[in-house]
Formats: sequence, C-alpha cells, structure tokens
Amino acid sequence: MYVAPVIPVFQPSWPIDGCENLANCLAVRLRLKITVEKSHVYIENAVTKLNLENSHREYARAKSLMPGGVNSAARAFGAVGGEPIVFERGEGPWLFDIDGNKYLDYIGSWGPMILGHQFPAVCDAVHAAVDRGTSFGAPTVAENELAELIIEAVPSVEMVRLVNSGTEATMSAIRVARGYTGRDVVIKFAGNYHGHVDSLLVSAGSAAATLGVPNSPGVTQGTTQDTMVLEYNCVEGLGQAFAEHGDRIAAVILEPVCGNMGCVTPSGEFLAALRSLTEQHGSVLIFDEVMCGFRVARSGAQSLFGVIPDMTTMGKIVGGGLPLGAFGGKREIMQHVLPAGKVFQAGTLSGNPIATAAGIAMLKSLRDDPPYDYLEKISDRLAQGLSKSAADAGIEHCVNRVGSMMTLFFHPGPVTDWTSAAKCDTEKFSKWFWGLIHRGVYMPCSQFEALFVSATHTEEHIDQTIAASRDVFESWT
Ligand SMILES: Cc1ncc(COP(=O)(O)O)c(C=O)c1O
Ligand SMILES: NCC(=O)CCC(=O)O
Repeated sequence: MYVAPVIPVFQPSWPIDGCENLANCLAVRLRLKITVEKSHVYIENAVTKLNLENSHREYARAKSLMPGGVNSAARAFGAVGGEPIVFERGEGPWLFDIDGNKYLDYIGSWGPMILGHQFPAVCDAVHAAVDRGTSFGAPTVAENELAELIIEAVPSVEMVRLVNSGTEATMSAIRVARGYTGRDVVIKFAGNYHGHVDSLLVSAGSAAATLGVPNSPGVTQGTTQDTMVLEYNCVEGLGQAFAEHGDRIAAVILEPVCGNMGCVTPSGEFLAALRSLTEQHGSVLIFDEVMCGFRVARSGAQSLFGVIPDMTTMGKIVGGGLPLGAFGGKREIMQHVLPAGKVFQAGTLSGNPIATAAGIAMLKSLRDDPPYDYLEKISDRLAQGLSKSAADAGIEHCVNRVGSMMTLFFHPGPVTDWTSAAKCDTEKFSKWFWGLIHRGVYMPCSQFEALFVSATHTEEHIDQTIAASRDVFESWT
C-alpha cells in the first residue's frame, strides 16, 4: 500500500464521534484510508497497485544464492504463486517491506510475535544481554530463570532442557521417549508438522503439505519404518493401533491444537482416548506445543483442555522471537537425558544468553500482564468478520479458531483432519491472499497454516482487515 504523507484535510463542523465505522466503509469503497482523530479527518492515499520493485530485485538475487531464494520452504509463496515480499522491519502489528509498503501482519514470524514486533521488554532484555557477551557455552543464571518460568507455566513440565528450535525440541523428545520406554514405534497424525525431523516428515503438514512433499525425498524407509501415521481426531484408528501394537509404541506426538493443516481442534473424545490409551500401554504422550504453547493460553493447550501429557515440546513464543526451543516433562522421564541419564542430547548454542534473555522477558510479560482475554475478544471479532465477509459474498467457507490462532478454510467444513483440510479450494485461498496483500494485509501464504493475532492489533486494525476481505470477495462477483 502506498501511503502518502498524512495531513488533516478538514475539520468538520458536525460531531464526528462514532464515525469510525463509516470511515472504514468509505475507506474501502474509495480505496482511501480515512482516519477520524481528535476532531480532524485524515485521508491517506491507499493505492492498491503495489510497487514491489525492490522486493523483486532482492528476491532475484536471493534465488541465485539460496535454494528457492529462501531460508525456509514455508515462506516461499510456493502455493500462492508470485514472489515473496522482502521485509525491512516490523513494529507492533505492522510489517514494512523494502519498497516502503506497510502491511498488517497476521503471521507474526509464524507465531512468536504474540505481543507484536519490537515489544519493548523483549528488545530491552536483548540489548542488555548483548552487552554482556553473545555466547559462553557454559551455564548461566538466566537459564535457571527461564527454566523456572517454563516449569511454573506448563503443567506437564517438571524438568526442561533448552534447545535452539522447535525441530530440535521434537527430535529430542522422540529420542528421550524411545530411550525411556525401550520401544521404537512413534505415532503421529496426518497433517501435523513437528519441524524437519526425518522420522516425523511423513504425511507432514505446513510447507510439506503446501508444497506437495508430505514425505520428503532423502528420508529413508529405514528412518520412518517405526513411524505410524493416523488420522487426527480418529478415536477408532487410535484404538486399533494400540490394540494391535500397544507394547511397541514408545510415544504418541501431536499438535494439541493443530496449526499446520490450517487450524484444527481436537475433540474431547480424541484427547481423552489419547491420554487413557497411552497410560494403559505405558507409552509417552507428547504434546507438541511449539505453536500453541503460550499462545492459546499461557499454560498452553494442555491447560485449556485439562489434559496433561507426559512430555511437552516448545518453541516460537518461548524464545521471544529468537532461536530457542525447549522440551520437558515428568522428572522421571527427563532424568533419562544425558548426563543425568544415557539419552544423548547436546548443543553448542543451547541456552544462548541472548535468546534466553528474550524468552525470560516474554514469559514474564505474559505472566504479569496476560493478553489472553483481549486476544480472545479481538480474535473472535476477526473470525466472525472474516466469516461474514465470505458468507455475504456467497463463498463456501468455515472458520476454525482457538484463541488467537485461526484459519479461514475455503470449504464448507467441518475441517477436523487432513482428509477434510485437503478438500479446501486452494486456488480461492491464493486469490484471497493476494487480494489482501494488495490491500495492506499480510496473511500466511498457505491454506494449510494458521494466522496469528497479536496483542498490538486493535479493533480498528481488525475492522480494516475485515473490510479488506469483504472488498476482495466483492471484487470477485
Ligand atoms: C507444531 C510445530 N512443531 C515444530 C515446529 C518446528 O519448529 P522450528 O521451525 O522452530 O524448527 C513447528 C514450526 O514450524 C511447529 O508448528
Ligand atoms: N507453520 C509452519 C511454521 O511455522 C514453519 C515456519 C518456517 O519454517 O518458516
């Protein structure tokens, strides 16, 4: 969106309190951004033709340097076509690209930015940590502090180990569960994504599903022969797997609120079966809360649903936007991790002082000034508004939402598992995605991802987003 310098264009003689909604409607119709503030009306030129010249140039350069021009397949716009946008900075709910366009951001770095970009407490903590040195490869007090904050917040975690990413967390948790039980088989669910762990890159969600490689080349049959894939929310399939292989199952890993086939919620019956069958058969239940942890509630999906797993994996928010992951669980299980036990785990930069400082600042902020009630309120407003914008244009859709995670599916629904998610109209999704980009709204670039709302999104931002969505749908008819 090209944004011209903002000047108050007139000061009306009539009362303007409560005119914001009218202004929003006019804004979308006239492709102008109209703001009513302190008795002035501001009008900005919001030309929908984007200039992405600099992005185009830098992406061309990136393509010759990095495979596909990106450092993660998820951000390559592979499913929606066109080229990824190159960014310069973020502030609150906004992202600014290198051509000077600004967008309301609903990716939030794929989850971590629950308090918006440049959250002051996190930035201050990072600056202070840098001044003390960037890495020591030796214990620090900050690691104890972050471990205590995690253990206090997450019910299943009695002991924790810090790693560098969500992938490392799930990879390590699987190894520990196998070492602890002395068994090999791991159950995962189609459309769930647990990072790029070889043995879990089977029927994987997120970019793997988006780009059509749910089973990646390079992952050998041997690596995945002990991975069993079941349908999410299917109690019968789970029961059958345990009936036939119960004494071989080391662990069941799942996203307790799935974000990686779009947002999909577990049924109460499914969660209850997971807990009782794993308990009955001595298998480790692992909640992968890399995405939903500290997001759907401070204590994660496990507190929201009242189902406590044996182990939990974390990432994204726990590192405050820096590379940090964590896995933890029952003391009895975690005592098997080297050097307390024999299951190997290590990392040069694990517990890195800068990432740890960011994590501490983030978790303290979420504890001391919880944003969850506010997030629930504005996220509900967004979900309802997006749904209505589609319904009014006669577009088949459904919205799944838990807290500030949600997906608008281009399918009448219900979307409860990978089979139903895969039926969505991904072409419509792509058109909607690009329509929103041209109206200054940056959504995840795949139908099989969840969008995230931050505590810096205001009702006005939400209404602007809904109005943009409405405008996109109306332009199709
Ligand atoms: C549920 C889940 N688990 C694991 C991961 C992997 O985390 P990372 O990308 O930090 O390796 C992700 C994110 O991509 C995720 O959403
Ligand atoms: N939902 C998928 C992710 O969060 C992955 C982001 C990335 O790898 O860039």
